[in-house]
Amino acid sequence: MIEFQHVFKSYGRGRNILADINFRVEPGEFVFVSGPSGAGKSTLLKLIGGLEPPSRGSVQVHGHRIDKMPPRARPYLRRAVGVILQDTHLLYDRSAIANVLLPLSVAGLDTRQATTRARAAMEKVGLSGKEDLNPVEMSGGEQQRLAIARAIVNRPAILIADEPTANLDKDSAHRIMEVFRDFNRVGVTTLIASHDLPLMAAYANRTLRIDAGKFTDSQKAAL
Ligand SMILES: Nc1ncnc2c1ncn2[C@@H]1O[C@H](COP(=O)(O)OP(=O)(O)OP(=O)(O)O)[C@@H](O)[C@H]1O
Repeated sequence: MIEFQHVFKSYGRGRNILADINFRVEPGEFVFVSGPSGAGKSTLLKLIGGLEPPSRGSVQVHGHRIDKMPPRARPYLRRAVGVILQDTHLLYDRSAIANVLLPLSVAGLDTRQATTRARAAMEKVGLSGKEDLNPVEMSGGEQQRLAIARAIVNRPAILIADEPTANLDKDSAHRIMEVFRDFNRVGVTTLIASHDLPLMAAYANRTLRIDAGKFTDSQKAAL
């Protein structure tokens, strides 16, 4: 469960990017975060992922109060929340599977167990057989799927993704969204920030919209 209560966020002494935001996302929801460029979509996702603290208010994620969490406790949250940022932050000095293995280095698994988990994560996103490629040898869509594999290898309860289909053609974008839909169908709470309204309308059943400080929460009408 994710719950924001009276959340404000500014960077340094700057203006409030988020002001008095209140919402609750139940386990298993598929939520689209929309709004114009600079409205605060990435900021909202970063608060959920524990990558930024709120300036004021309570942010609760998977039983943890982010606003009360000391930085050293944040790695625990990383296991509950899989994060896919706008820049995938893949490492190009190593193979695809080595990128997926990275989050497992703190999970206390032996090499064989970790490799089995990483291969399974790559299989789930349709990248079997590409384990030994360097990410530079992969297409944009494949790199996005690799970033998703890295985010799900710890089996998080929540997945957040920032513009995961930006710069992709329509078919690749749908393939990425189908990967998210498959995870969502097995119960993973999914939040995706995107500018692509028609694409999101096809997958998400709820929209959180931020626009010039105004926040709206709308449920897709039941069919
Ligand atoms: N680390 C930071 N320090 C200072 N200001 C920041 C920081 N991160 C974001 N901002 C500012 O906060 C505002 C919201 O940014 P954010 O990235 O959350 O918007 P967004 O809706 O995701 O935009 P886009 O669709 O362009 O990615 C912007 O004005 C941005 O300049």
